[in-house]
Amino acid sequence: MVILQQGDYVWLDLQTGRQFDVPVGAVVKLCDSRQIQVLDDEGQEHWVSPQNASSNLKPMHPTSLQGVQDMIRLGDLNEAGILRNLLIRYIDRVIYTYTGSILVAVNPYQVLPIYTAEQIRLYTNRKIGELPPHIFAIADNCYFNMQRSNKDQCCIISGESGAGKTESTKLILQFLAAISGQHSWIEQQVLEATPILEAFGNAKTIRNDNSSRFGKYIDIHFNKRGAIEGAKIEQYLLEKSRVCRQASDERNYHIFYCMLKGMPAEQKAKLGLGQASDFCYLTMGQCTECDGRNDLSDYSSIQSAMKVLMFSDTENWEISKLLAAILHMGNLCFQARTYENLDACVVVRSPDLSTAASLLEVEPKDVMLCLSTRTLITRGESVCTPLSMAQGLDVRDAFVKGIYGRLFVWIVDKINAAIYRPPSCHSGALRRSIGLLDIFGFEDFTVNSFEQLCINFANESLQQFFVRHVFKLEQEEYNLEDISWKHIEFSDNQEALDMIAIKPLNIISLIDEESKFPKGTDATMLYKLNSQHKQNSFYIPPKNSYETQFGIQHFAGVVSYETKGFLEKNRDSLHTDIIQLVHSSKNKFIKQIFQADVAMFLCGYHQPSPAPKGAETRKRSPTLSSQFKRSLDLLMRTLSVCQPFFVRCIKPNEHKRPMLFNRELCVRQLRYSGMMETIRIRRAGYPIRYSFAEFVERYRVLMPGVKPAHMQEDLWGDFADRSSWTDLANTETGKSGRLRSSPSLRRLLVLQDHHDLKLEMERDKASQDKVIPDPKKRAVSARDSA
Ligand SMILES: Nc1ncnc2c1ncn2[C@@H]1O[C@H](COP(=O)(O)OP(=O)(O)OP(=O)(O)O)[C@@H](O)[C@H]1O
Repeated sequence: MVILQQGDYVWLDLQTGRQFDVPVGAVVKLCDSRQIQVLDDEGQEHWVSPQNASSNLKPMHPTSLQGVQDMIRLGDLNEAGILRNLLIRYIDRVIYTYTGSILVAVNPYQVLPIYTAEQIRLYTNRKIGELPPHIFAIADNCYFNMQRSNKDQCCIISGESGAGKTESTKLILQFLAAISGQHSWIEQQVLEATPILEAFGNAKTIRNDNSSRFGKYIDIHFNKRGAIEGAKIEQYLLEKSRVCRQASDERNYHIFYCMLKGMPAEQKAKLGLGQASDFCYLTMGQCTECDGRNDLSDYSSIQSAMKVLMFSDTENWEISKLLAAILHMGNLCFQARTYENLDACVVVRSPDLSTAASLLEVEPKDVMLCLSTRTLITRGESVCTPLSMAQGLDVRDAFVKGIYGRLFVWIVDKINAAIYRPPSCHSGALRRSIGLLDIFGFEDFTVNSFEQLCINFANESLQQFFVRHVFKLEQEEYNLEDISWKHIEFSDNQEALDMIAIKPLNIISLIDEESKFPKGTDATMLYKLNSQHKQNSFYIPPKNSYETQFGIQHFAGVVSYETKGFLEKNRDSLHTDIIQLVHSSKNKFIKQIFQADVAMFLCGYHQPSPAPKGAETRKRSPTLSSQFKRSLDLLMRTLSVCQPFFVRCIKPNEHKRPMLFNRELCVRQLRYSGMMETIRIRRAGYPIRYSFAEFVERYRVLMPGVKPAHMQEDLWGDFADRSSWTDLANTETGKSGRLRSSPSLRRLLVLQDHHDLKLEMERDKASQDKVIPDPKKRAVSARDSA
């Protein structure tokens, strides 16, 4: 039975059974023989009957009362403990906390005065833990580790949309530029890459006003003196569909709105541009403005960043022409027709059609034909079939997405051409790098599609990398203390990863194979997935033959994927008619960004025996998943030779508001972050660690006559007789608690499986616990609580 008194802190577990509900911290307000009244951390009052007290209330470990800087030190090392720790720090506007080697960053949604030049100086060349947790401490350690150990470093920044990944990345960049800094031209170029990337790759979404719709890895190169020498940017999976469609209250990519606000009138006139509200592609979310952003001034920042990054005026103009062409394409007007009993369509002649065609430097009639018919090649003969209106619109959108996607890749290449310096023969061996990975976190929406599969596959790979790294650190710690660690078992996500992408006939390869098969459909693909994996415990087959979804048991939970549209998205191909249209264009820039497609088309075109019916560029161009897998493999290889740091960003609420902490939302993110895995690994070994002084403070109450640590001259000597300490502590902490001193007696005592926190806490109380104001009132004997 739990004996409680007014003022005691407890965990209140209402056992709601909700997926993301965990016990909440609470303080006892009233306690008598009939009922116990507690006030929880959310300010809610609850009444608990003494009969239910033992199942609803658990004593709180003293470390959870005021919080700790490193959560691995929490006595209550579980989700509730971690959540409360983050909460009480967040209320004090302390947004950074460690969990072992991870930095947890809770988005404050307000400007905090913690990123000044003074703070940069303060955090320079300090050990982690010397100062309060901070993103600068991570950046500083990356930099000085790189310098000291001459080893490449990387920082993996993850979290869901709006959690603060991009801001964290920018803060690390800011710190690195400041401490390595000579304010060189190349350093300025690296910093100026961000506004360009954000203009073309970020958009307002309901979750984040400046949401990155792509993943990126920025590798910053340093010379042997530690100055920034260059950088290279890798981008992953830009969300192309946004160019044609935006959900309610969302916008297209920033660049469109900036261009319409900021471009001089005479240039706009040449491109046939007016304002955002004139264009279908910019108004689908009924939102053309974004609070807190200034499209006009952003346009001039983008222009000057482009200059710094060596975009010529001609290139800049060509980019604007393509952006304008996209907008006019979005305004094309289609009409449905029937042609020999077949659904058909026509593109109506309009100013938008002629402007789009003139910007793309193609004939308007060719655009009309391309978007309303399709050429199939059968045994050397080409046959033209009509497209229905829906198909015509799809082809138009696919073309536009194709242009934007390739334009984005070209822009990243252009930036890299300015900031990347290949290592020279003599400096090559001495060059070191810090890589910053700002990548989409694990996703589980109401409807998940092919993109979520790719994103979650990337997260499985990163989780695997993370778990192995944490486990390695644990091993190193035990080796240092001469403690045998062989019995520690941990589970990683290898099996799930094998099924998704590693073993033969894995999910990705089956999807890919079906995408290349001309008669493949989403249904035949699902059938093959089922046949191959239905016995796998990580695969959840559809419940019946009508269902079009399958599920995967990911490390962060089960996600079910809607297969409709999978193959189309994976093929990511354009009709040959579109490629032919590009080929016929006089616009050198569009031909350049479609260079690879045109080359493949020409190669197919000149083949001696013509391709079979339905031949398309897709037969030869790599699928999205194969491209993604290749770049992910490359990324994982790069990361594996770096010393990693991890930043987990947490979004405390969905309203972009300061000082609002949604518990369930945070628990969900903690689970997805893989942080619990660190804790599981730590728990599988020796989770609780004390320095000798801390140990004496904590347990001296058990040994009459032992003075407080600070009053002992020879703590080390005192431990010479450590067997009596350990015996005593083992008895007192119960059978399940095994206390081990490290044989080397270096610095730690390690407790394994220390379950009996209750008893320990009561001992603490008996020994004038500092947290509780009136020790007399609170003394509880061990016998009473047994
Ligand atoms: N450290 C911080 N201090 C102040 N505000 C912040 C901080 N981190 C994030 N924010 C706020 O939160 C917003 C969202 O952050 P950010 O764009 O970095 O999220 P993200 O995780 O990169 O999201 P996405 O995946 O959608 O790109 C920022 O625009 C900013 O307003």
